[in-house]
Amino acid sequence: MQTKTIPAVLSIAGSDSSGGAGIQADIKTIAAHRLFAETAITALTAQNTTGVRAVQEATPEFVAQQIDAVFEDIPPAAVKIGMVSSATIIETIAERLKYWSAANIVVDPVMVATSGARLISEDAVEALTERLLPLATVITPNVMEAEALSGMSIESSRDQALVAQALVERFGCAALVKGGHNVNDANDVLAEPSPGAGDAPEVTWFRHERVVTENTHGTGCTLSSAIACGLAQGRTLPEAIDQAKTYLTGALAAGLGLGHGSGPVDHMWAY
Ligand SMILES: Nc1ncnc2c1ncn2[C@@H]1O[C@H](COP(=O)(O)OP(=O)(O)OP(=O)(O)O)[C@@H](O)[C@H]1O
Ligand SMILES: Cc1ncc(COP(=O)(O)O)c(N)n1
Repeated sequence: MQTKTIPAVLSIAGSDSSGGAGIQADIKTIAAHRLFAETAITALTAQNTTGVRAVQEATPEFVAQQIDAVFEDIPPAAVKIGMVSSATIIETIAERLKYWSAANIVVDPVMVATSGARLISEDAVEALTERLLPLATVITPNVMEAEALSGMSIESSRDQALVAQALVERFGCAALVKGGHNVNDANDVLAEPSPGAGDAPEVTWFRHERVVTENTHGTGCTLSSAIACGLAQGRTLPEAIDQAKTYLTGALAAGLGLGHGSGPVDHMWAY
């Protein structure tokens, strides 16, 4: 039989037992893009659409073994990083990704779940900013995460763009500040390092239809893994974001109604 290859995308993230966010959202998103999903699980969570009940972290050594096993055999064309709850796991991930010269790294700096549970320890935030964000191609904070990473507040679209530019200047990677959570629903802003030294980071807005729904569990995970898919397919960052937003809007608009809290989106809406 003749064989074929397809690009692989690695998700380094936490497992969501209810299937709407984390590793499960990433696998579904990557599969819906017809790419090959690989995983390195940082933590198990017992959660559903109403909240997170328990978290069991993987050891840093076990996270490293998963990453090494993947890169040695089927090297991914892009990597998405989601929930990483401790400083030592973050340091391990940064070290292994540098070792493997990983490219196309999308970091979703997950801090608090939609349901309100904190998913990262206080000391891990420093490891995130010092070790992981500088390796990223793009980071995808929501409003609250962007405020925490920049020390600035976001009250308007102008602030959203200024914070995105400040994050680029601080971490050297591109920054997509998402406008969910009421400040600027569904309108996200990308700031990218400018090719001209000393010029301000370039700003691009992605304005998409706002879907009226309570069911937004896992939207950040889904968006970041869809961006990783676009990069793995050889798209530019703005093209990858545009495609990812279209995919996510379709998944929200499909109107899945599961669970008793903020329900998941329909990852397979196009099939
Ligand atoms: N009601 C909506 N309709 C359309 N797009 C939305 C809606 N709410 C959020 N989005 C989009 O979903 C994406 C994720 O945004 P959000 O701010 O919810 O991320 P997040 O809080 O990190 O998500 P998560 O909590 O799942 O990690 C963004 O592209 C945002 O614009
Ligand atoms: C394992 C894991 N990773 C990420 C999230 C954030 O997603 P959301 O904010 O939509 O709950 C989550 N709830 N669980």
